[in-house]
Amino acid sequence: MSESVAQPASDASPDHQHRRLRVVRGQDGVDLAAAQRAVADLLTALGRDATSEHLADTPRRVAHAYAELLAPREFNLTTFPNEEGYDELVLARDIPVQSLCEHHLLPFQGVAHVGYLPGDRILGLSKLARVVELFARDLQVQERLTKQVAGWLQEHLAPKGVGVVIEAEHLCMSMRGVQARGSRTVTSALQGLLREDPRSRQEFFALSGVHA
Ligand SMILES: Nc1nc2c(ncn2[C@@H]2O[C@H](COP(=O)(O)OP(=O)(O)OP(=O)(O)O)[C@@H](O)[C@H]2O)c(=O)[nH]1
Ligand SMILES: [Zn+2]
Repeated sequence: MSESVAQPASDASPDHQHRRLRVVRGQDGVDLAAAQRAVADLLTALGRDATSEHLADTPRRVAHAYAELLAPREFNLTTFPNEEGYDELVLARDIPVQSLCEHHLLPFQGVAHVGYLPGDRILGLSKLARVVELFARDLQVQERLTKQVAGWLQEHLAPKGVGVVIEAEHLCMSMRGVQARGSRTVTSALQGLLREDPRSRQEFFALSGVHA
């Protein structure tokens, strides 16, 4: 992943002392032409006529679809000084999560609840969902995705604590294999006070709607 720092905000009045970090993750080595050839080979291997009118353009579509699913959108990580000394939890509930399981290349999807206890700075609210997408648009396992979101926020925001819960249904578990339709997997990652302080931890899970 590569990151670059954007221009500082031009409005330097105290109310607008925000800082921005441009967060960029490209398609990390996606070779579209090779992917297209591989999809054509897969169709042939599956006994399909990859040259038929219906399938002729499918390799191109699939290659582009995977490239898109593996490339999170760029965003500015905008933070503001915590001038009011806000010291309670900030929690964004029910952030949609869509990712691809690295074992079967099938989607898993659900919601994330992401919260933090502010330190010196607070975060633009939309950025919690942006960070989820940053790691979800990858080949993933849910546990790693959960930890990456928490670790990244801890590193870049330096809050007093951070917590992430993800609840997701894996199509590899519901459409095929065990076919446990409707089963959702819940994972969590906590850092700082949300991990160490029982009251904060309990409050985070309560606000997330998870009974711990
Ligand atoms: N821990 C974890 N496992 C996952 C995740 N996504 C998929 N899996 C599991 O990865 C495992 C891969 O196991 P294998 O036995 O190699 O694959 P399989 O033969 O297709 O297994 P079945 O799904 O049981 O048919 C399966 O149990 C999947 O349910 C995830 O995010 N986290
Ligand atoms: Zn899977």
